Amino acid sequence: MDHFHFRDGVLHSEDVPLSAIAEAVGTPVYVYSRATLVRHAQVFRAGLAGLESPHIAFAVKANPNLAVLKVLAGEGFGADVVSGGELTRALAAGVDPAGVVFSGVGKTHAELVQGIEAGIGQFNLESEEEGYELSLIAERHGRRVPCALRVNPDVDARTHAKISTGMRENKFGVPLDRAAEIYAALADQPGLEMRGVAVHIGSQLTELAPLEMAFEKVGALIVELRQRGLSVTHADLGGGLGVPYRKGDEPPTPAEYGAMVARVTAGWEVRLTFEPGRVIAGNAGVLLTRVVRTKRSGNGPPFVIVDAAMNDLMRPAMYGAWHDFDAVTPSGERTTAHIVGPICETGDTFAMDRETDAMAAGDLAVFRTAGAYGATMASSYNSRGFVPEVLVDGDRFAVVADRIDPAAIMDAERIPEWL
Ligand SMILES: Cc1ncc(COP(=O)(O)O)c(C=O)c1O
Ligand SMILES: N[C@@H](CCCC[NH3+])C(=O)O
Repeated sequence: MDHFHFRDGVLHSEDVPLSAIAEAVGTPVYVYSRATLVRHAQVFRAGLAGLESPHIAFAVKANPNLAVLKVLAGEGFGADVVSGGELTRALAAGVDPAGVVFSGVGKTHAELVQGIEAGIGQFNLESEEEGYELSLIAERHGRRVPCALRVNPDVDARTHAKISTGMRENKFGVPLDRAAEIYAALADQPGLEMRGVAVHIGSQLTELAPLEMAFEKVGALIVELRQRGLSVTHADLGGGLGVPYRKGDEPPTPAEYGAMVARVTAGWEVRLTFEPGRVIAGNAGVLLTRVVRTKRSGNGPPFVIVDAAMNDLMRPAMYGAWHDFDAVTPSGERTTAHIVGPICETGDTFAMDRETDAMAAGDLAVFRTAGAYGATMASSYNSRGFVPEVLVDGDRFAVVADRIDPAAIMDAERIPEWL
């Protein structure tokens, strides 16, 4: 369920017609629904009702907009961050530092210092080497910092190869068969308080079985660690739950996910953390765009050229991802078309041979399920600017990220005087 629906023939976000946003802000523009964010946060939490005080840390990478983070902080969510920039954002949005988990394979010295100084709740260590470095820094700060060891369970998440993270050949975490030995070594470090394990096998998972397999391996590791006399009080089960991108998709629900987790983790006696991203934000946003013109092509379907492009929404070009495409004021006529952006790359194609609403120059349309890994993955390729973001709340809306024009990007460039 989302809060993007037709009313009087016009697609609305909550009580705001998307045409009003296009008029006020221009296109392309990302539009997020506050009510949907809140609903998704509450449904996710309700799915975990069988667990004792789970901690939910929103994966900031999915949508780092400050207003979005503030909405989720208001729902009691912490933040899963993977860079100093994301940490700065989470704190600026009002996330409690104690609720921040810092993941990432390449945290720099400066980022480790930043995390310590902010007093974050947990570092998810992705290597033995990172643990030694963090311990030294923590000692210098006179601190012992809470840590979990991220393990790589070597499980095929059965998702797109580029967003799978839990196979042996992936760069994330430490191999499961060395995890106990590494955990023991890190538990001896004076700057670290090793308190648990973490796992995250990939994103847009449409089956529970790979997650269950990974969690079972984590459960066995916890038993082994305790047998070695090591303390384990926390486990971080990551994110990854998939969302419907296409009408008819039926990924597991948060309730089904939560029931599986409750079953697999029964008896673990740890506090669980979750790092959902897409399932919270994905269907809380659309990319609103305008048709620039249509163009006939040979014998094939026409091209519908929109003013959004791969630099604004990278997922179709990068992963061949499907995003539903709908007119804001559909006439009822349907057609088959290729939906493309203006960028000078063949890859700037949102859909080929897509059955869609018939559209003409000037019409408004949306790419759905664009609230996660949308605006945040944008670039300014072809010297296009950055698309603005709008948050809707009932019958009001606000620009929560300005459009950044190509001229503003150019302002940061210099021609040296010797040129
Ligand atoms: C460590 C970590 N946690 C959480 C997430 C969020 O994943 P998702 O948006 O699929 O829930 C990711 C991204 O895949 C991640 O790498
Ligand atoms: N960017 C990816 C998800 C990556 C998740 C990162 N751990 C996507 O759009 O699907």
